[in-house]
Amino acid sequence: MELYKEFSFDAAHFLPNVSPDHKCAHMHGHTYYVRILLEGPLDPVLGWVVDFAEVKSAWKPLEKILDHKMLNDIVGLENPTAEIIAVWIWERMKPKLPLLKSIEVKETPTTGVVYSGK
Ligand SMILES: Nc1nc2c(c(=O)[nH]1)N=C([C@H](O)[C@H](O)COP(=O)(O)OP(=O)(O)OP(=O)(O)O)CN2
Ligand SMILES: [Zn+2]
Repeated sequence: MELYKEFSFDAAHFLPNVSPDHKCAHMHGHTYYVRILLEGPLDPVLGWVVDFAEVKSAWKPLEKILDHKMLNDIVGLENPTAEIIAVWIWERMKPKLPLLKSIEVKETPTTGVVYSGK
């Protein structure tokens, strides 16, 4: 069984390694959308894989670091592409959620990435 919980955060960023004429070389902001997907067996007594509240508890400290921040100032996010943000979230959530299957990060309604730990 797969289960997911979705979150969002607002942050500013720019991409330091693109050419100066790329639009993302300039500081701008996104409402980032994050989907945390887990996969595991259904507990026959509880009737769930993991309590959604457990997923929320694992996410909240990361939201505190990311929300309303300049992402480039955060250690590990000096080049905050959606890909690097997804890996950054994965590395911090996997130890807390062993059943984690993927992290999806969307920068806009039409652009995003999915990282599955490899
Ligand atoms: N592979 C990636 N490509 C781009 C990333 C990224 O993280 N990974 N990031 C950006 C910029 O952050 C940009 O703000 C978002 O890009 P884009 O989808 O082009 O945004 P728009 O809303 O301007 O898209 P339109 O559909 O063209 O309006 C760029 N690329
Ligand atoms: Zn951007």
